[in-house]
Amino acid sequence: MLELKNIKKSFGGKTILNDISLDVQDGEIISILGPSGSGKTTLLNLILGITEVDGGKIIYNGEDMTNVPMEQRGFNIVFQDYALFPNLNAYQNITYGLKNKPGISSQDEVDDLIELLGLKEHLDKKIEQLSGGQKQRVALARTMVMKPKILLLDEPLSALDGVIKESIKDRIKTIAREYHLTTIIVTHDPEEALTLSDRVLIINEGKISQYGKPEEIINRPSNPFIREFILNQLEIKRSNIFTLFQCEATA
Ligand SMILES: Nc1ncnc2c1ncn2[C@@H]1O[C@H](COP(=O)(O)OP(=O)(O)OP(=O)(O)O)[C@@H](O)[C@H]1O
Repeated sequence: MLELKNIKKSFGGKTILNDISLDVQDGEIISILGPSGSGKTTLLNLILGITEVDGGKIIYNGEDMTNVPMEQRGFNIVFQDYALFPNLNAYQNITYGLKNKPGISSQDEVDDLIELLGLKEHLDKKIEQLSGGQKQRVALARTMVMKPKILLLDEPLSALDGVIKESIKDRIKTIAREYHLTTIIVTHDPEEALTLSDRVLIINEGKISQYGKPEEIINRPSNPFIREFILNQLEIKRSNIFTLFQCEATA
């Protein structure tokens, strides 16, 4: 279990995160949702260890990780832009990390992941020859072969369109379930958060606005911000589509 206790972070005297406390159970998929600039990526970076907390504690399975360097935490991230090596092919990208830590995944395990992520026919391709969804899957495989204790994903679906988005969403869910992998995802899209996660963490103005199961957030929004910001966005999406059909029908 991952526990955040009273996490605080400021940049240049401005409080970004103030007193964030929560737990994430093993194998859970959590989405961090909030407006632009609300500190979602900052929270992910604090968990990863790339950014230091100003106050509070990060505990993993009872062990205080707050001052443990990033490399020793054993958490791993897929960045928003995938950060793949353009001079290597897909397979070399996937297995890159194993050079320094051989044996962390067996050949069978690497093959299983490649199969699970549907990458078999793309292994020899250069990164520039891959579509956005394929790059995303290579980035996911590259992170997964290192067997992270926690998988962190920063806006994993934002660059993908409808059908591919749904397929990657399914793969993320399958991986989290099959590997019983704790997965924490940053997103600004309420629909994504509510359909992908076991629990959704909504942050606003540096604080936790609500942390709960999707059905709790939809049926029992705990404050006006959730109702107005999150649920309104979903409503607007629905009414945009509805209006579009109405216009087409009357045209
Ligand atoms: N290294 C940094 N130095 C100074 N300010 C920073 C730094 N990193 C983030 N910030 C500021 O902290 C705030 C939160 O940024 P963060 O990237 O965590 O927000 P976010 O919720 O992920 O936003 P978005 O949805 O737009 O990506 C922003 O105002 C940002 O400008």
